Amino acid sequence: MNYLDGLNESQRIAVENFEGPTMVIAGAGSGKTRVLTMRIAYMIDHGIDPFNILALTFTNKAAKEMTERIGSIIGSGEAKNITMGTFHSVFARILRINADRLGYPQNFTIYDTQDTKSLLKDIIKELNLDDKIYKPSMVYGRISAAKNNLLSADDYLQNSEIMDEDKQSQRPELGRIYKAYSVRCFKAGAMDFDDLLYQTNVLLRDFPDVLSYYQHKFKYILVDEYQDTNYAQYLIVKKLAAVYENICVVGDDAQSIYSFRGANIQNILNFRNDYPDYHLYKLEQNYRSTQNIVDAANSVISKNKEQIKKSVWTNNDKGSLIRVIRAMTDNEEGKIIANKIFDVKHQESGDWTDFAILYRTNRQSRAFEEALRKMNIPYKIYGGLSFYQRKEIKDILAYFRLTANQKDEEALKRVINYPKRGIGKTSWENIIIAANHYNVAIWDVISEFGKYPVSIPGATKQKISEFVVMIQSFTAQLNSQNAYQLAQTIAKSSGILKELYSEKDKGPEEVERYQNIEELLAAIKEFTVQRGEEDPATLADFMIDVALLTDADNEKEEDKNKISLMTIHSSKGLEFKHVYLVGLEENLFPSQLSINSRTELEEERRLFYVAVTRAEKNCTISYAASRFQWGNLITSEPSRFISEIDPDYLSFETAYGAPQGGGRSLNAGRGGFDKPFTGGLNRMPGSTGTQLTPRGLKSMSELNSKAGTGDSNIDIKVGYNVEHERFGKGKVTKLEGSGVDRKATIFFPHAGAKTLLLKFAKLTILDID
Ligand SMILES: Nc1ncnc2c1ncn2[C@@H]1O[C@H](COP(=O)(O)OP(=O)(O)OP(=O)(O)O)[C@@H](O)[C@H]1O
Ligand SMILES: [Mg+2]
Repeated sequence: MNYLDGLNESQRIAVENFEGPTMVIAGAGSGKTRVLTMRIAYMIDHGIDPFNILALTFTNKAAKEMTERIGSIIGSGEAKNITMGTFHSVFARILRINADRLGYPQNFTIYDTQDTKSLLKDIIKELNLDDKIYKPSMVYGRISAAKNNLLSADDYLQNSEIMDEDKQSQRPELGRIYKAYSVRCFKAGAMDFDDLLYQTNVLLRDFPDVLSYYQHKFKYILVDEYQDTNYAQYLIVKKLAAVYENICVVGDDAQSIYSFRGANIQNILNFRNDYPDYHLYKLEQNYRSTQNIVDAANSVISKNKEQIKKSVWTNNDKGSLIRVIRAMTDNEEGKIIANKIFDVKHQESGDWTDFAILYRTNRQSRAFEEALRKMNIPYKIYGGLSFYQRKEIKDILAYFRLTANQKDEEALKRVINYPKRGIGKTSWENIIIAANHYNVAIWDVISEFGKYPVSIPGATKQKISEFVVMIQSFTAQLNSQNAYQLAQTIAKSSGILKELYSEKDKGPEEVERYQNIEELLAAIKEFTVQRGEEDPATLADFMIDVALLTDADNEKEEDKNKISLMTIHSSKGLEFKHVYLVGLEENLFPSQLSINSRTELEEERRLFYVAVTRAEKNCTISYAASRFQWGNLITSEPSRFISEIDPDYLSFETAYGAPQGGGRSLNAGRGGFDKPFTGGLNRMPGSTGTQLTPRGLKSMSELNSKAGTGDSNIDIKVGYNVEHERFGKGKVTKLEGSGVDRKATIFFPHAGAKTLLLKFAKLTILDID
C-alpha cells in the first residue's frame, strides 16, 4: 500500500506541499503527528537529504517511534540520519559539538533538578540568606523563567522592573543568587535544563558562523506540539529557519498546557507575522475517538473564550457514553477503577497497554497503585522515582560524571566521601571557601593543594589526593575504553560495588540496590553494543543520553504489557483505548490555585480537553466525595468540568468498590438505595452497584429486588463481581445446583478459581451487570 493512502485529502495536501512556512492547526486526534511523520517520509522520498531535516518532538520516545515509522517507508538507514528528538536533547548535542565556543568543556555536565536545587541551597547558605524566604524550588522557578525569556543574570540585575518586583515580594536578593548560581555552574562546566535552550540561543546569537552552519544544515525544520513552545524555543527555531524558511509547525491551541513553564500561545499567533506568506492547513476529522468522546470534548472546550475557531468531527461509531463514577473516598475510587479495568480486560481479552489512568497531580497515584497491586494488575507509573533517580544509581553516575567532567561540583560533592574515606564536612566547607576565594573550580583546589592552600589536616589531604588520582586514571581511559568497559572499571575501582556487595546480606533493599547497579551496567552494555565498533560509544556519550531521558523514554522491556498511570500533562500526544480520568473534584481539578483567574481556569479546561481526547473507545471519569489531603479528610465537590460536558454524552454510574460502600451481602440482608436518583451530580446515590443513566433509569423496585434478602435464592448470576472474606474479590464464572446445593465457581485473582456452596459462602455482591 502506498503510504499516502493512509491520509485524507487535507492531510495529503499538507504532506505534499513541503516547501515554505507551514502551520497545521487542528484539534486532537486529527492526525497532526501523522502528517508530520508522513511529510518527512515524503520529503525524503522526493530527494531531500535526511541530514538536512530537523524534527522536534515532545518526548524522545515519540521521536524514536517516528524514526521507526519513517524508516519502514524509506528504509531505516536513511531515517537514522534525520536529526530528531526533543528540543533539549537535540540542543544538548549541538552544544556539545560547540561547547568550546562558549567556554564550556566538551563533556559538560547536565545538572538535573536535584543538582540544581542542591547547589542553590548551598549558595543561599553561603550568602547568609534565609532559605525559608529563598526556598530553593522557588528560586529555581524564578531563574528558570528568566532563562526561558533569555535573560542572563546580568540582564536580570539591570532590569529595574524585575528588581522592583523582587523588592516588593521581599526577595531583593534573587538576582544576586542567580548571578552566583550562573558563575558556579560555569565554573563546574555544568548546564541545567534551561541552559540547554538558553546557551543554544547564545551560541547562535554570538557566533554567526555556527548559526550559518546550522541554518544550512537544517534546510527543513518541523515542530510537533508547537502550542507548547516557550520564547527561547520559538526564537531558536526562528533563527534556524531564517534562510530557507522551510518550517512546518503543527499544534492545537486548545491543548496548550505548559504556560506555567513559560509556553507561549502567542507563538502560534506570531507565526503569521513572522511568515506572512505561510500556508495554513486545518484538519477537522478526528480518527482517534468515538463520536461521543469527540462531542463531549468539544462541548467542554467551547466554554473557553480564548481560542482559534475550528471544528472537529469524526466518522467513527457513536460508541458508549462517557461514564461518570462517584466514589465515597479516594481509596474507594482506587478500588472501583481497578475493578473496572480488571473486568474490561477480561471481557475483551485485550492488552493491559490499552488502559491508562490519568490524574491531575502525581500524588494521586497512591490509591490506584494500592488497588492495582491487590488485584495483580501490572502497571507502570510515569513520573515516579525513576530508575535513574535512585540513590545507588545517582552515586555511580556521579563517578561517571566526574570522569567525564572533573569540574562537576555536584558529582564531586556526592562521592568525595562515598564510599567513606574520612573526608569530613568541615574539610569540604573549607575547600569550597578556598575555591570561592581563589575563584577557581573545586577540582582545581583539590588537585593542586600546592597552588591553592587550604587549611585541612594533612591526613585528609592525603586521602583527597588519592581520590583525585583515581578519578584522573578513569578520565585517562575515557576515549580509549568503550562505555561499558570503563563503567565496569569504575564500578569496581571506586569501591561502590564492594560497598553494596558487603551490604547485600542485610536485606531485600540492599539486594535490590546491588541488582540495580548490575542492571545499569547491563543498560550501558546494550548502549555500547547498539552504537557498534565503528564509532564506539564513550561513557560521556552515555551520560548525555541519561541526562535527557524523559519519563516516557524510560521504558523497559518488562514494562511493555502494563497499564499506564500518569499525569495528564505527560499524556500529551498519546492515545489509549480506555482512559480513566480520576479525581475530578473542585480544588483538585480544576486546581485550587487556578479557580480565581480566567486565564488559569482556561488552561485547566484545556488540560481536561487533552485528557478526554486521549481516549479511543471509552472514557470513564471518577471523583471521590471525600479524600485525604495533608492528613485530613476533606469533603469534595464534583468538578465543574463534569457539569460542563453536554449531558447527552454522559452516563452516571455508581459502583461498589468496597463493601463498606453499601455492598449487598448475601447473608447480611439489604443495603443500598435509600435516595432516589434524579440525575444531578450532587444527588447521585451512594456506593451502589448498578448502572444508571439520567434518562434510561431502571426502576428503583427492580434494582432493589436484586438486593439481598438473606436467603440462598438470591439472584446471583454469572459475571457478577463478588467479594469473599478470605479470597478477596472475584468474578462468578459458573453456577450449578439449586436450593441448598446451589454452588458458584468464582475466579479470584489472588486465590484462583474456587467452587463454593452459596449457603455457606460469605459473599458480598459488588457489582451487578
Ligand atoms: N487518515 C487517517 N486514517 C486513519 N487513521 C488516521 C488518519 N489520520 C490519523 N489517523 C490515526 O488517528 C490517531 C490520531 O492521530 P495523531 O496522533 O496523528 O493525531 P494528533 O492530531 O497528532 O493528535 P494530538 O492532538 O492528540 O497530538 C492515530 O492513531 C493515527 O494513526
Ligand atoms: Mg500529536
